Amino acid sequence: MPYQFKDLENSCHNEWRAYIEHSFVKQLGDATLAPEAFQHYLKQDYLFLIQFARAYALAAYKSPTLSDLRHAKEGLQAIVDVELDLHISYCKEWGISEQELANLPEARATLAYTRYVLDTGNRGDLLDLHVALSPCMVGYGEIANWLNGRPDTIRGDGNPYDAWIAMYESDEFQDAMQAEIRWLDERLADVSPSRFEQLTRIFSDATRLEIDFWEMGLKGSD
Ligand SMILES: Cc1ncc(C[n+]2csc(CCO)c2C)c(N)n1
Repeated sequence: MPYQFKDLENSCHNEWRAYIEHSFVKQLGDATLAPEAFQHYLKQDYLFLIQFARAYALAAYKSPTLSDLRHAKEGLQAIVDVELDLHISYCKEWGISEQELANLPEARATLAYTRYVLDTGNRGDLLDLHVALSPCMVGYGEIANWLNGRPDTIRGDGNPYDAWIAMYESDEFQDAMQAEIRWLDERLADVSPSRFEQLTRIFSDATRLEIDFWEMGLKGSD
């Protein structure tokens, strides 16, 4: 049986559910999350996005084909030209200025996660790097869908975090997530059991680092 992305999720089911259904996510959905926790998360996420852009640049360097190179370039361009600007405007709405963002120190959870992804890509090939990025690429889409299926989730003006959920449930984001799953499914179909084992380690580590990122937001840790 060829491997698929679903098999990565199943290989670390408990960690994956702990990430998707984290208290930070639940509180964001039912509008009980402390604004300070969300603001801390938003600030660190700005730094996260910058490192994530570097990971796309590394994906370009690690691309064996022109099609992979274009894919990496589009990801880098989307973050640098669109998503970081959107994030800066969204932070402004939450009372965080661009000046403040520019001077932030990186929290340990941000350092650990982003440098883990970059190191995994440096040591390995393009598939290792994509697997390290996949909890980020796929997880946030799953989180939006999970929140929408939950009775406690409040949507609309009654939830100050509604725009966050709306961003990740959008067709644009859900299409990008499906494209990433298809990319991974195509490559995973050809890997051996021992290679798949290595990839599950990477997927599990990146998922655990996503959990730490939520924890950092909740606790305000630096
Ligand atoms: C800690 C953390 N993990 C995942 C995301 C989601 N995310 C960041 S970049 C990107 C894809 C490229 O556009 C996605 C889905 C986040 N914002 N912060």
